[in-house]
Amino acid sequence: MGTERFKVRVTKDHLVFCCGHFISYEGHRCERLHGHNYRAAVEVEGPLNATDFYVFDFVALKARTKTITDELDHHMLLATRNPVIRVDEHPANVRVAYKDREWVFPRGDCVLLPIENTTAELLARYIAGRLLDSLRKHHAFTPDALRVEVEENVGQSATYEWRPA
Ligand SMILES: Nc1nc2c(c(=O)[nH]1)N=C([C@H](O)[C@H](O)COP(=O)(O)OP(=O)(O)OP(=O)(O)O)CN2
Repeated sequence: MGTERFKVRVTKDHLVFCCGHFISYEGHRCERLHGHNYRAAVEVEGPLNATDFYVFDFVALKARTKTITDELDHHMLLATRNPVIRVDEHPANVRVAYKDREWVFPRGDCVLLPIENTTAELLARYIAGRLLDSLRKHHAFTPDALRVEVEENVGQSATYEWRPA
């Protein structure tokens, strides 16, 4: 008798989030500001629920993920923990500086993320953390594994996987 494992995965057009960003790279360099139509894909693993015979309802998984990607959609994404790009939040705007380059964005156009860099990897981990909290809070559900893939564009993505300790 083998072991069984089930997983469900959602990735839909409404999980696309269109954002501005730039990252630091090679430790000390900084990209020019540009944007992506990011697409999130989410996968959860677990046993079948005894009453509904699914791991987790697709509909609820899409809705919980969309709440998070909608917060990011049409915003400038800024990493607040970057070692070389400085982000200063003010009531009306956010001032960003890298060496002699400076950007000023209206506060409402930005999402400040407690991460080191707005790479697809760290965006995937951020979304996964938010989603795990949401699944636990609203559905009392902790999956055996949670994977979030963030695609920057077709053929270019990063995936973060979480499993309970
Ligand atoms: N592992 C990662 N590598 C890179 C990331 C990342 O998030 N994870 N991000 C970038 C840049 O932010 C950039 O957006 C991607 O750069 P690039 O592939 O050069 O840009 P394009 O989307 O225009 O791709 P083309 O294939 O050149 O059309 C870099 N690396």
